[in-house]
Amino acid sequence: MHRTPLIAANWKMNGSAALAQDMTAALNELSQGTTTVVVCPPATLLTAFTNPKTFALGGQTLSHEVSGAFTGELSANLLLEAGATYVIVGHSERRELNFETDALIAAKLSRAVAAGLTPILCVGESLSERQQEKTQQVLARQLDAVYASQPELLANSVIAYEPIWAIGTGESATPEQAQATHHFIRQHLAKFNSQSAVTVKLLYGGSVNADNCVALFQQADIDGALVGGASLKPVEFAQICLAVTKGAKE
Ligand SMILES: O=C[C@H](O)COP(=O)(O)O
Repeated sequence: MHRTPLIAANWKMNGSAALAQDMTAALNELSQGTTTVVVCPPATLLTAFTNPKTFALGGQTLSHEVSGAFTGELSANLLLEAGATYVIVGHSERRELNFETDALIAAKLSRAVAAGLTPILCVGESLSERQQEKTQQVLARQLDAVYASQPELLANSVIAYEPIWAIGTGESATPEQAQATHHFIRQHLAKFNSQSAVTVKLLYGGSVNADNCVALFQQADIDGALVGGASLKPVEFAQICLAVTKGAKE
């Protein structure tokens, strides 16, 4: 099964209008069509990408509400109007620092899909959960919560496996560890819908860089990456986008 690779940049609370211009210049050099590239800057910078020819834009979170008195929140429609077509949902930093629950994440996913945004759903275990051999249990809980809320949401999402212990640490999961977990996720999704388990894109996230990405992209169930730190460096991020194209699997 050929799945078009997808590389997403998560700038988190970093970047500037100048970086948006530099990133645009670096990515517009890439040829179109072989890989989907998505840049998720802080929402205030979405409109600073004035000429994105080869890539799409995404938000980093959204409200589960449509509109109203929710100070500081961003609706799906506001993201769309600013140019986003994707949105990250359930990043571990939002789960931990903003106390986002599985139920809230499912509601946000539902709102994103209803509005026409493609969600990038983040799942992943902490170091202690991995050490206690609870990785599969945690992932199953995170996926099951979405399925229970609305069965078709997962089929309409991109799923990013981000082990929390690998985020921003410089310690990526090994390609074998990542592949084993991606395989588990695909098998778990097959219990819900065998067709969408084959077609859904699974990204790896956690200390991905230009050096370690090739071996990750060679793994059968890894369809791309959600990149944090290295996505703030236009040349390196473009290299990662090129590497996934070269490693494209049949
Ligand atoms: O969303 C991106 C991830 O949190 C990965 O961040 P990182 O590449 O800096 O480890």
